[in-house]
Amino acid sequence: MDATAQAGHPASATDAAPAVDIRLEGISKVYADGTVGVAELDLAFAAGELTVLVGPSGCGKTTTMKMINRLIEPTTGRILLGGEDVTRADPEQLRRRIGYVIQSIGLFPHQTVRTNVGTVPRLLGWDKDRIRTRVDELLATVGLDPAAHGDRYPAQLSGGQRQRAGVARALAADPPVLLVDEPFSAVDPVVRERLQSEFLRLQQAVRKTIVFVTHDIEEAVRIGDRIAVMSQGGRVEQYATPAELLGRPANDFVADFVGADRGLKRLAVTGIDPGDLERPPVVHVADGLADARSALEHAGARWAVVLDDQENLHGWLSADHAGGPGTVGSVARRMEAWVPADSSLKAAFATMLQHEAGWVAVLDGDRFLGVLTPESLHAALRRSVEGTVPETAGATLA
Ligand SMILES: Nc1ncnc2c1ncn2[C@@H]1O[C@H](COP(=O)(O)OP(=O)(O)OP(=O)(O)O)[C@@H](O)[C@H]1O
Repeated sequence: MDATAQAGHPASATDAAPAVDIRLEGISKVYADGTVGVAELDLAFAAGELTVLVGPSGCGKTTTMKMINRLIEPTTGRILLGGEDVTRADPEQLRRRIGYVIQSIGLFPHQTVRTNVGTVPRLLGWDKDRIRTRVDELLATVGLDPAAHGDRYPAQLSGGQRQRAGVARALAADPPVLLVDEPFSAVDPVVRERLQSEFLRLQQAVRKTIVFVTHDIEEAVRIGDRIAVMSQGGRVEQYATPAELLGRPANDFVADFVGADRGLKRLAVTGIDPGDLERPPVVHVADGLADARSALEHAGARWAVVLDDQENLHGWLSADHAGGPGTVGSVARRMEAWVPADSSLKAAFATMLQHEAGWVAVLDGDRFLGVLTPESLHAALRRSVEGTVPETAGATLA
């Protein structure tokens, strides 16, 4: 949902609800048979952040999440929404302020996509035109064509399209809070990754307070601002950003859960810091080759970066070609291996491998900032554990 769509529709102006924080205080759930689903849990979810609850099967993730909208009534404790105690609020009213996305139940099968998405606005008594406008706006936002998909039934959509319709339905009344339960578990890995990216983009636009349950640590580090790793009984073993979790697991349980390949996973959540870049010799397109050669010899380097007269990246020059008359521009090679400065280390590494390059240039727009080599990449990763490297999208949505 983009801001212009909201602003351009006065009837929606009042429902652009600001995100609120959620606090669970001493919350427990003891089921009728005596099973302790969650015991004495204190957990806060920051306003506008995407928090992931992750942990092995049966650890209490779903119980925790469903206590927030009181689909499961807590046995003890308090739930605060934006500071307001909603532990005993009317559950129906409460749920209109809390969007809910689930994989299994999802959409009403005998209603069209439009009717499904308009469910909560109808309950809230919006007039028909306002609902129609809002629903079509939301369908477009989640990547469904209202004309093509709006009048279909859920069974006539693909799994990914159904999921998008589910997200649109949850967002329809612009609730400040969104609960999301394993939404992408039924789709194949490729679609799953695409839906995760779309979901992240959507969150960047809407900035809801999202509680997201998954058992998949890859998904958690990819999309979470913060992650709570839980063990049996809803015990929080660590509550941290993806980079902290992967870089400094609090104990053996977390280390096991995040996996032995956590160093690799960390590549995806660690951004490039300008301080990590190496600065090889730089020559310019118009320079004479003799000058370029002496610059290379002076630096003791085998290659140089070639910039144009605007200081933008042009390519690179090998010492083997820096001989004879002519200019650098006549023998410089194009530089295919480059990434934007806001990329993750993983993207930089993938680009290096894709082009079988020994280094990758880092650009801010067209401006050349420096290069990453396997050595500097490794150093950057090590430094990220010390918490000095900014994190990328998944970790810094807030
Ligand atoms: N209605 C119920 N009656 C009794 N025990 C229950 C009930 N619902 C859940 N439990 C138990 O509470 C514990 C936590 O369950 P919960 O569904 O919250 O776990 P989860 O972490 O979401 O698991 P999964 O990843 O498998 O969905 C489990 O031991 C489960 O068996």
